Amino acid sequence: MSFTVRTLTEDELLPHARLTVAAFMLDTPEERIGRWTGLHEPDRTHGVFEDGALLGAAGVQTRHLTLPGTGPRPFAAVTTVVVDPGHRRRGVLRRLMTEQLTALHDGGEPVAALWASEAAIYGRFGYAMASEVVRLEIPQRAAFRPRVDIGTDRVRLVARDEALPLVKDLYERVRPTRTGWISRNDVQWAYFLSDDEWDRHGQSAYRYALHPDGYVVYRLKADWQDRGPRGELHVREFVAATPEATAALYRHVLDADLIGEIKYSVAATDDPIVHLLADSRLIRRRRSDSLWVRIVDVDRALASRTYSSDVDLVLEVADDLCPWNTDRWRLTVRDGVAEVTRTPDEADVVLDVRALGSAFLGGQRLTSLTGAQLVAEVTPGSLRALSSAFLGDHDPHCHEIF
Ligand SMILES: CC(=O)SCCNC(=O)CCNC(=O)[C@H](O)C(C)(C)COP(=O)(O)OP(=O)(O)OC[C@H]1O[C@@H](n2cnc3c(N)ncnc32)[C@H](O)[C@@H]1OP(=O)(O)O
Repeated sequence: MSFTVRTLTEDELLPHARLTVAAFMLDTPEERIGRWTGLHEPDRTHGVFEDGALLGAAGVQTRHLTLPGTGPRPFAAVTTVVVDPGHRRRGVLRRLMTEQLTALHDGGEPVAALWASEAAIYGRFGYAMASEVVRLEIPQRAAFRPRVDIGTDRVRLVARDEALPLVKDLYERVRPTRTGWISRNDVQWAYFLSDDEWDRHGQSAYRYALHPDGYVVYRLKADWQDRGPRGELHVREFVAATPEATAALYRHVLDADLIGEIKYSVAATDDPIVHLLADSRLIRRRRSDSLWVRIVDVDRALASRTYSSDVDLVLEVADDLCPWNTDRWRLTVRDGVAEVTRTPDEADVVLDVRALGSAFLGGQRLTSLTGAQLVAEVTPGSLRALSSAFLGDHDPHCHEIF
């Protein structure tokens, strides 16, 4: 095969964007495609070419991901992975993934993460599901338990221009504390909250409900039925810095008039609403995968977060695609801080690199991954110790598809 792989030029971002929207079955107007090329970084986007034609590409956005204990840290936000339909299953994606991971190993971020369009694609490249979201559907006016404190601050609806700076400040206030949340620059904010008629799919413009310690952004959809109004309220983003703000903002959306149901498709798996309601079964809940994490460099990645307990163990890691990771590594955690070094010592735990990716954000128990044959214990007791050291204080949560 005569593939050439290189990073793109600025001029090649538009052809890449056209491939992407077509692959995602969208008839996006040309002016809109052009508008969002600013999200992408040509020198971090690898393309595969044949006879000068772009067959496929995969990008990286330079962003920060909040990690357990250490807060926001650089990660490679892998995005817009696409191959021309006429050239699929010829190994283009494999070339892209290989080149991208090699470039990251060569001075890039120690961890990559993505949202997978199909869950069967990325495991073979060493990615693993590290966090999930829950789709919540809650009937209007669902009541709280008695004595829930919603504080005295009012939630007020604010026009977009007034809301945006406040929203950004609040997001920045909460982001460092929530494992899995990611940074946004101005272009990324504009894209995340883009609100042209074309973006609305029959729903209203965004509404911005603000509280001094949080906000909720949502769209409305009217639905008049024989038995009365059954509109929908679709939450785009819910951010709260305090328990009172959480309760007040939930009351705001639950008590909205003319609504049948509140839908929030990217809630955290440990969202407190389940425990706030008097009758938790009023909520319909469906879990699905969100962030898939790939450990690029075992030593740099594992040292970039903190741990909930101290351990001193040897991990034998297998990594088919990134041979630099295949080795025995001593993980020594003191006061939560890790040191990771290659070692000739015998292994305590043997694991696939995917197991480390899955546990990296602190939401997945390594003990559970033995059943999936991704982890095996050699020294009795070592896996339990390792597994509990990896667990975080909260479930990881990533609610932005990038
Ligand atoms: C982070 C993101 O951007 S997610 C978005 C991913 N992109 C899309 O879903 C857009 C539509 N799909 C595509 O563009 C392509 O089908 C891609 C990118 C998913 C795959 O590209 P291809 O060049 O066909 O993949 P390639 O030929 O390199 O296949 C590599 C391996 O992945 C497997 N594979 C590829 N696509 C899929 C899939 N959709 N489901 C399951 N396995 C797949 C292949 O069978 C092959 O397996 P093997 O290594 O065991 O032989």
